[in-house]
Amino acid sequence: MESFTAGLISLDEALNTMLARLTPITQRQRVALGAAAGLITAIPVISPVNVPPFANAAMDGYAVRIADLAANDTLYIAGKAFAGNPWHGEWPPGSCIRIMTGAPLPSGADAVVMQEEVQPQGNAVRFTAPVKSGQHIRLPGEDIRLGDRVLNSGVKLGAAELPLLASLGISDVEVLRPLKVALFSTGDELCLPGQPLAEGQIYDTNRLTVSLMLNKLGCAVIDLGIIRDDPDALRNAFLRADSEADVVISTGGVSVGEADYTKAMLEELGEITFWKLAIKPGKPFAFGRLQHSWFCGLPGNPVSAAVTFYQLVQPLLAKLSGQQGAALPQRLRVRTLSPLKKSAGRLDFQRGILTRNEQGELEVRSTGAQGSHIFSSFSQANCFIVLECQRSHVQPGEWVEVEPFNRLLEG
Ligand SMILES: Nc1nc2c(c(=O)[nH]1)N[C@H]1C(S)=C(S)[C@@H](COP(=O)(O)OP(=O)(O)OC[C@H]3O[C@@H](n4cnc5c(N)ncnc54)[C@H](O)[C@@H]3O)O[C@H]1N2
Ligand code: MOO
Repeated sequence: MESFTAGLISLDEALNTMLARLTPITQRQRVALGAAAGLITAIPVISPVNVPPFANAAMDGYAVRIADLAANDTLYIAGKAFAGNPWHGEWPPGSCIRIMTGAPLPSGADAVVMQEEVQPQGNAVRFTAPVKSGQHIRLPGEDIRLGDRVLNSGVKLGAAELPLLASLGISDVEVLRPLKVALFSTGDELCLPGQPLAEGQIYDTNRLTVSLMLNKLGCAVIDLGIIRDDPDALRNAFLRADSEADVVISTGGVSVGEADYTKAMLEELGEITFWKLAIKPGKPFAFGRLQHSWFCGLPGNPVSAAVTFYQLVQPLLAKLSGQQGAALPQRLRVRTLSPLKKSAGRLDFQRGILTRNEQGELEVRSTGAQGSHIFSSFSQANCFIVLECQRSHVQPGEWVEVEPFNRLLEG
């Protein structure tokens, strides 16, 4: 009899094989900044302006000329400059200009003195602290210079990047078009939430898991619903998905049961690059090529579907979308508070809760039962506890590696 772990490929081998085959999409489009979150820059963005565009005050206080102060430590106030309302009047010797943060610096000013460092004397102020030339002045182009490359191509746009473009007066950006991802669940047992369950039925969890994560990744989702365990229905779903999408994702039917048609259909309509990984959960993950699209077959068990999407489909979509330098998963070594059951042969992604103890040390505990059908183990977790293939049971107090969940699994 074939061993349960014979012929399984490692997660790293699967990722390397998959990523080596993909070529990022190249079609571009121009979108308004407000619609660009999650999309990828198609070309570098060059600044059309200096930021700040003009010299201005970094503090509320007084703009001064050092020469005036050398002659007298008390200067009368000749005018006022506000942000958005500069001072353009005459600036006589022996005077200063009242100035607010962000106001353009009056011509000839050498420094700004913050108001906490002066003594008001009617319509004059006495300068009590030493003043250095250039102090509290924000220079034009100090942040960004006209012509600077502010973003490379291949950058995912988010709340850190888009406001930067807005600050340059840019209103739209050239991006790679979003990936189109078709999705369906398979199984006669699946029922839509809100409908009564017939005998032997369960609610479809996986389609929601996957479509939520796809939305977070900025993909355009083509949801084909639940497909029955029927080869013709499955063939039609595959053909339609392949004609519309860059990537087709199914869940269920990739194992060895008598109604597990997904893999057979992929063999008929395309080619399988690999199937069966040495990871737990997620062993029967399948990757391959259809006529026009890439295919990922996620296992049906809800935790297996979520874990394989996170660990395999997420990097696949990042590469295909044209994103460069996507953040690698962070792994930390911490002590476990819980015993962890583990059988050798597969890399385990157990679900854990990472916390900091009173001594400030990070520690992790298990969310409890770890079966691939126990989705509550996922919803309570904030990290994966990653246990290497060869490792066996782990005792409380032992060191383990954890991978905190990224924003894909946040609310
Ligand atoms: N003889 C063997 N049996 C199984 C093996 C094996 O190697 N030899 N592998 C097991 C592992 S590991 C997994 S994971 C599952 C994967 O099976 P499939 O991908 O074929 O998925 P199904 O059989 O369709 O379903 C498995 C399980 O998940 C439930 N399910 C399916 N889709 C959904 C959904 N959309 N939402 C919620 N739950 C879903 C389904 O009812 C089953 O309980 O195979 C093992 N068996
Ligand atoms: O590979 Mo399965 O996903 O362990 O339950």
